[in-house]
Amino acid sequence: MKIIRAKDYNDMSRKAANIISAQVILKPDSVLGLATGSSPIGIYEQLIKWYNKGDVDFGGCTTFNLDEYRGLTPDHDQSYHYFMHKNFFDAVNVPAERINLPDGAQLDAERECKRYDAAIKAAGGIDLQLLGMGLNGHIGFNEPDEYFSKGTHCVNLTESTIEANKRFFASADDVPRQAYTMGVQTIMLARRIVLVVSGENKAETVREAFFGPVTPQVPASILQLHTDVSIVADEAALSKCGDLL
Ligand SMILES: O=P(O)(O)OC[C@H]1O[C@](O)(CO)[C@@H](O)[C@@H]1O
Repeated sequence: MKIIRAKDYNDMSRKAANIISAQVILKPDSVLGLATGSSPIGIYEQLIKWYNKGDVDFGGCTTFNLDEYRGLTPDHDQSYHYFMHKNFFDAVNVPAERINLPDGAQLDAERECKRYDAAIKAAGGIDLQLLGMGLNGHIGFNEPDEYFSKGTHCVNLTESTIEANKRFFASADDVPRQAYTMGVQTIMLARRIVLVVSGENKAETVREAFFGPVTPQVPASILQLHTDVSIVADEAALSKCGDLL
């Protein structure tokens, strides 16, 4: 596990964007695993700038997003489809037919999860998976649990995640209660992983996840066992790890 220290959110975003663009430059047909939430927005902004300058080209890439709310159609302004188009896809040249997200409008969970796993497999697996981390250590929507999940599955969101995400909805009641998410095994099968984390509110979780025991109660802790993972964290997120670094 490599910990890359960043000064602040912008520095974190630039450092992580560097890793992603190097991946795409060296392997133009990369399969990228992408994430939503506030953590990766700065990365997408940076990648768009480099794309506009002609420094990086996504025309050969295939993408798979981690998760999507069950019950939201792609055009819903809080769906992760909408988020990804607004913050990244509309500004770069990933071919539309190679953009993949779980389909929140497909309410048959078993069918949708099987379809998504098969699509990832058919693409040859994920070369580089970008991750954020929730306040409770969740990755994708894999919430603290008794065991680590495997493939794509449907989850009930925890109260803390609903609370954290309500800022994007009119009220907490409007936050969907379920989501489709890649499983922890799907994430661990990615050949490289880059996790970005920013802010003091996640400092305690950073300490637990990356310096504590590997436990499904802190889903991100399993990344300690991956052979090629970079944690790009800003000073505030690392503020409770001073004695460990
Ligand atoms: O980056 P944020 O907004 O803190 O969210 C952290 C994590 O939570 C999620 O948004 C899901 O709640 C993930 O997609 C993300 O990685």
